[in-house]
Amino acid sequence: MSKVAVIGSGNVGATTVQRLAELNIADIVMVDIVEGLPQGKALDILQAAPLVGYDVDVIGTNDYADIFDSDVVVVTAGIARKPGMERDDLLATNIKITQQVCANIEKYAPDAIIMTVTNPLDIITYAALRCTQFDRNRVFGMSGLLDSSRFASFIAKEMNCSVRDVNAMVLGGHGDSMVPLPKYTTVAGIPLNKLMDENTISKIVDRTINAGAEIVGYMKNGSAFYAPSAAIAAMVEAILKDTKRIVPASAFLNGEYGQHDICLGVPVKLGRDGVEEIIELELSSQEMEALQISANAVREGIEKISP
Ligand SMILES: NC(=O)c1ccc[n+]([C@@H]2O[C@H](COP(=O)([O-])OP(=O)(O)OC[C@H]3O[C@@H](n4cnc5c(N)ncnc54)[C@H](O)[C@@H]3O)[C@@H](O)[C@H]2O)c1
Ligand SMILES: O=C(O)C[C@H](O)C(=O)O
Repeated sequence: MSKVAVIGSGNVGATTVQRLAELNIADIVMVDIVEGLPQGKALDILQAAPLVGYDVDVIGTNDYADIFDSDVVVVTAGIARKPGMERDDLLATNIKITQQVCANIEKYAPDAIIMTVTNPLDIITYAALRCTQFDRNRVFGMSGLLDSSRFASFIAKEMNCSVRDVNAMVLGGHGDSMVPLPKYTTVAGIPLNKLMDENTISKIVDRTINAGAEIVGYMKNGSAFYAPSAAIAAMVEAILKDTKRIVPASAFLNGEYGQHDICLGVPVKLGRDGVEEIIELELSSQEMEALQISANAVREGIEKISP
């Protein structure tokens, strides 16, 4: 049986554990610094197994040693934003947490694949890569799959069609400068711009970019976790089952898309080795420019954490 560790047992972490248990693909270890929190939630999830029908082990712990032998470690530890905050406002606190978490992953699960979730996502992913010095295929962030799922759900609502027929693509940093790509977004194979006028597409693009903030605005004291955990579980499944799914994720770029020394959302092929390939889409000069603006925003954050 594969093993997945989920660091942070808050909203995203605990929901991710529930979704992973329901996929029935790995034993799961939940870790948090709050005493009793991961233990209680793990027991609760385990006690649903006879009702839901999964048959994996779920344990909660405050001891990082328990993540030994994990195939994948999902990092959700850190604070979430409140109304009025940007994701970048979380950096000062979450960078320290990420460094502690990564030191423990390096110590106890040195062969694991790391999927970061903590915000600001691209900067945290870069920090995790630098901190662990793992190869770039083994450290990447969940972001674009969530953003694409949001884009797809808004398109399906607008068209009053099944969301299953929508295939959406969002590149760039997981922030206000993310780059939804209508050109690479289709409904039953039909390009979006053949189905909607520019004004409607532009409204859906704006709503996608602001989707995280829209939820923070409603929730007042926390951010989204149902869709984020669904994206995380889908990516973990692609890795453990070696499905080679192609999804957007924040990956370290070494010349791809003209970018160097940065983690940024691009389409990647996910398999048992993590990011097995970075897919380079042909972009128009306008799309390239938007990606460059997004990269510049991420780079500003990276400079803040670089010694
Ligand atoms: N990448 C994305 O698309 C995406 C989506 C949703 C949330 N997020 C981010 O994920 C993070 C978590 O969000 P949440 O809603 O679960 O927050 P939360 O406050 O509900 O949970 C965070 C948990 O992390 C724990 N924690 C803090 N330091 C820790 C450490 N050193 N080791 C282990 N656990 C530690 C806390 O005790 C808490 O239980 C936030 O930074 C949020 O912005 C990212
Ligand atoms: O919006 C946030 O702060 C959380 C997450 O990045 C999201 O997009 O839901």
